Amino acid sequence: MQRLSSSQADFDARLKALLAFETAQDPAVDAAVAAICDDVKARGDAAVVEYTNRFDRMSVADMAALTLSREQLQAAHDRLPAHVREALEAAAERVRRYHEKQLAHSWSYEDEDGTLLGQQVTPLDRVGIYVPGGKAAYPSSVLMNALPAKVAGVGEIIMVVPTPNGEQNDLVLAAAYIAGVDKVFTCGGAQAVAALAYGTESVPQVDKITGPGNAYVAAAKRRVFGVVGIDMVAGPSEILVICDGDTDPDWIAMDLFSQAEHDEIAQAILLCPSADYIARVEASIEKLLPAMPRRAIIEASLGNRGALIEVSDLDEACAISNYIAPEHLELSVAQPEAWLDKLRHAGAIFMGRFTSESLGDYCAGPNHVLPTSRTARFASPLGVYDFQKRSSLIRVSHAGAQKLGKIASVLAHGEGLTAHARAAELRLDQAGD
Ligand SMILES: NC(=O)c1ccc[n+]([C@@H]2O[C@H](COP(=O)([O-])OP(=O)(O)OC[C@H]3O[C@@H](n4cnc5c(N)ncnc54)[C@H](O)[C@@H]3O)[C@@H](O)[C@H]2O)c1
Ligand SMILES: N[C@H](CO)Cc1c[nH]c[nH+]1
Ligand SMILES: [Zn+2]
Repeated sequence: MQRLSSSQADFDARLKALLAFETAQDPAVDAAVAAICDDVKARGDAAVVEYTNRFDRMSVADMAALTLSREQLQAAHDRLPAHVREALEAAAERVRRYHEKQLAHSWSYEDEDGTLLGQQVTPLDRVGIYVPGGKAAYPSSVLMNALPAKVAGVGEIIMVVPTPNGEQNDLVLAAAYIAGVDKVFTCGGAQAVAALAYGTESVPQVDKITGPGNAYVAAAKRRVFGVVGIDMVAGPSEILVICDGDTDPDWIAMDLFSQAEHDEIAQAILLCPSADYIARVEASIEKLLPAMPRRAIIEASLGNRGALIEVSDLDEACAISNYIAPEHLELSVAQPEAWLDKLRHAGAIFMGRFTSESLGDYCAGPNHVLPTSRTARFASPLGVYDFQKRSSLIRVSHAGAQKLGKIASVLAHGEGLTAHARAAELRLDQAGD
């Protein structure tokens, strides 16, 4: 794992190189995804079945073999050991309660002349949620996508999830049951995204696709955007820890592992003003790594894209963190609140030594689908607002038409758009004079 110091002359260049992430824009991935999407658009179910058999090492004959009903989801739910079912239900309850706070409502007001202005808020009719499943199964991602959609009042939720080698995961299916998913297709990658975007004989066309995934999923979402809405183009998981040097180094090492274990290209970074503490975290990493079941992935991720960075003080740590704009920011310091107003860009901020990022992944309540790859500079967590849309409301009164008509007439003539001007002028009281 790289050790860097903000005092190095070439630190800015090194940091930039560390953050560079090209996979989602890899021309080879884009070309492969374009071919898959076009094929699914042209051949529908048959293409989805072929790509699923190829990429997920399966041998199904038709789309029926990739379709799960609510009854099959319920059966998976009922098969779970009670303590597992209870944990899933407890997480779902907390996530639902948090997201209920985000529900936006229609609003309007009236001008003094009786003109009404406002916004009507409506849920989307049908959404597709992508649940990743190539390298790990993610029941928590089912909850994080489906529950905000449910809270928003979305009419129908269609889920896609790959099942490599045909192995279905009961926790994933049970989570879909608990969250109220209507239909599940066990396919993934670009072919699943294309099926949702264009519709096939079996997969209904959706209005928006949400959810994270690998480079193929990200490229496919970018490609179908416009035909359908998307939430964001997600990259690999990231964690940035700012530590004052007083947290148990084993805790910090494990927090870095927790995101590194997602993917060889995940990113885990520590910022700390104490070189001595960084050395202790390094020792913890060496001590703890051999026992980790996903050691190879963690090792690759920390080696490829991880870093332990010595900074001059916590103020500088905040400034560097703002530049990195991480998906997850752990503020493992004595007084986390004191630093909040210095932190402007992060998908989620985990405050204090007891707040491990992993609690947010599963059950704290906030969404774990977050902006990655520096997009927290302009993007927000997945939320109920992603499943609602707004229509402007305008009802102009007779008196309002007199006032607005004159203004619009002047501006329309200024643009040389006479029909616009006349439409406003015809409604003026003196129009016929
Ligand atoms: N942001 C979040 O909330 C969140 C949550 C969970 C996981 N993640 C991230 O999502 C990603 C999940 O990736 P994953 O790979 O495990 O699962 P995935 O479901 O995103 O991708 C698996 C699919 O990729 C396709 N694929 C694989 N190789 C291909 C190839 N050579 N050509 C064409 N298609 C191919 C296959 O169709 C396969 O079904 C990880 O980076 C993980 O960190 C993010
Ligand atoms: N950390 C992931 C988002 O980057 C979400 C997740 C799901 N399960 C475990 N973690
Ligand atoms: Zn995670």
